[in-house]
Amino acid sequence: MALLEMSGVTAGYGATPVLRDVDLSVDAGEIVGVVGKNGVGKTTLMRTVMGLLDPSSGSVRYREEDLTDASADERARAGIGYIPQGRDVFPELTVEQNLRMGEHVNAGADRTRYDEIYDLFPVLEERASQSGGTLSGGQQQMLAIARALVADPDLLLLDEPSEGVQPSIVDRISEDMRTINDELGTTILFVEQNLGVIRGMADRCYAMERGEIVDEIDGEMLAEENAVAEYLAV
Ligand SMILES: Nc1ncnc2c1ncn2[C@@H]1O[C@H](COP(=O)(O)OP(=O)(O)OP(=O)(O)O)[C@@H](O)[C@H]1O
Repeated sequence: MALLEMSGVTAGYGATPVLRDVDLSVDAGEIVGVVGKNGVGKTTLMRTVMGLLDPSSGSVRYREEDLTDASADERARAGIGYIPQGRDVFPELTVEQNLRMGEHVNAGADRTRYDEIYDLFPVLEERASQSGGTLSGGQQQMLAIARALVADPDLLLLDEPSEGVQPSIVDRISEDMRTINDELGTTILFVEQNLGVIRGMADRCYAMERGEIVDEIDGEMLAEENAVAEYLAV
């Protein structure tokens, strides 16, 4: 059964559509990537799934329920978590205060939830009282992921997690997301341009060009570097 299903979605800013007739589905437990060059509409796709942008046609269904007209807040409460590109960590707030922001969706978040998160990302516990802005790019990405996990989402939307992260620790992101998927059972839909992260993380991918899904790349094809690289090359 599909957890998330987009059918015929067209959406954009003003009169010109950015996404055109997008069909996409993600099953519970999967890690699905969306790949494509700069400006093809990947962020627009994520914003549309989260309800930050209204489609002009088509539908977004989650757990077989039509959420096309639901607000972002309603979608968050239905179990969708969103980590935007650039992460939106509050630089002046401490790591712990940043994490607590995740509680507006999950007022019931208790100590166990934080223990689970600190087990996954021990560095966040070590730096709990440090301000978010003092963390490295990779640690800020962990913080943004952890903040989304406080709300206990079933589906995580992750926009270019490798951006602004040092190459030496980019691989950690794929490993962490795989662990979250395995241990917490979280389904993940992510967009990325880093070939290593895509191949290290995704079970399968959709490729986008000019706002359209132009290809589906299954697990076997992902093993072939060129199958993905052709959608990323300049
Ligand atoms: N707020 C906005 N208003 C108008 N046009 C926008 C807005 N945001 C994005 N666009 C346009 O929509 C198109 C798709 O942008 P989008 O950010 O979704 O692409 P992307 O694939 O995520 O790119 P990148 O990898 O650079 O983030 C681009 O042509 C962009 O200029």
